[in-house]
Amino acid sequence: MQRFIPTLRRDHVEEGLISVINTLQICAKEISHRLHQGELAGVLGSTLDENIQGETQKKLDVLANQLLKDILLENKFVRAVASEEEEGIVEGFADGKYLIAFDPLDGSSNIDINSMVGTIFSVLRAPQDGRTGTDMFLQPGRDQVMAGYVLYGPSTMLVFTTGKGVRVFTLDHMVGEFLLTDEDLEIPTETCEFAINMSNYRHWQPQMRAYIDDLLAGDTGPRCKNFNMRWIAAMVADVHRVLCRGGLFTYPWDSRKANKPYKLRLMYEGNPMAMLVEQAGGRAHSGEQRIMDIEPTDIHQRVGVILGSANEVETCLRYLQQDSQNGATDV
Ligand SMILES: O=P(O)(O)OC[C@H]1O[C@](O)(COP(=O)(O)O)[C@@H](O)[C@@H]1O
Ligand SMILES: [Mg+2]
Ligand SMILES: [Mg+2]
Repeated sequence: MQRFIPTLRRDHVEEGLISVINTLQICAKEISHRLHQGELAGVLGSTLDENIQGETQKKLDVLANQLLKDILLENKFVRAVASEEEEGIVEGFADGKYLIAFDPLDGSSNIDINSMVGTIFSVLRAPQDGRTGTDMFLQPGRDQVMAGYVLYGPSTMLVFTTGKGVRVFTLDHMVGEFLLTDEDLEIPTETCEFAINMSNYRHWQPQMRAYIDDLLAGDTGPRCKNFNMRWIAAMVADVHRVLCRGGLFTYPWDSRKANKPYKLRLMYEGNPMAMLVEQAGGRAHSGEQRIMDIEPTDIHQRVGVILGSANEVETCLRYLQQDSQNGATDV
């Protein structure tokens, strides 16, 4: 089985980017090791702090964030990093070529129940137009040069794209290396599976409720087929399932908090997952536009997410559009 550096060379990935991916896989092994030690390493539970998003930080959120920062910032190709857990960006080498945005630990609420979590990352080129600081990161997702995640599950998997398909590597703990286990993931265009946090049903827009109602009506409803539902409460694990066997994943607009209508973050979750999904032949939409075409205005901005099997995303968007004709949504 192939190691990841020969795979990247075969894909003609530039040397600087190979170096960044190599650094990311070192971080992944380190985080994976701590996670698998669990309570033995004293890494479970919460800290007394909140992150920039106003959410309670788990000890592992802090540890994973620190590890990624420390290790990435030693790589001379890294210009700066932005993290879900940090208020501002952290600068690296002034002549570094790449910017790395990451969600160090996705699915934090799963940590204490020994369930799946992951690390999500997105790599952009450092702009050469004089922009500095946070502004450097304000680039649309279509400009990502690499996106991926590490899934810490029964096995640890590294899944990424450099724009030439989606490659999957599995960590062989015996040799301590990630080995290529899937060359080219492809999402089936049709699906009978969806993922949404149903407990928010009453907070969604009526057109999203109508879409889900019709999925639930199964073969007795207008869709004329039965749908299954899955929700792991870690986007990284839900999207991994969608990449492996298709499905529709959504975290849509909801009215729970007037100043926070979306939950997922564009730079750390929306964009990298959108690039992976599109590279695997699926679609990724915010409900208003293609996620990767959004021009970001803030590194911590949030976004609606509807992604997965192309035909099902299309169907979901048609439901949202129905209301736009009445002036509510613009798809
Ligand atoms: O708790 P909920 O509302 O089901 O939300 C689960 C969602 O929250 C998230 O866990 C947020 O990620 P973090 O753990 O990085 O904050 C997503 O991964 C996931 O899709
Ligand atoms: Mg997350
Ligand atoms: Mg997180």
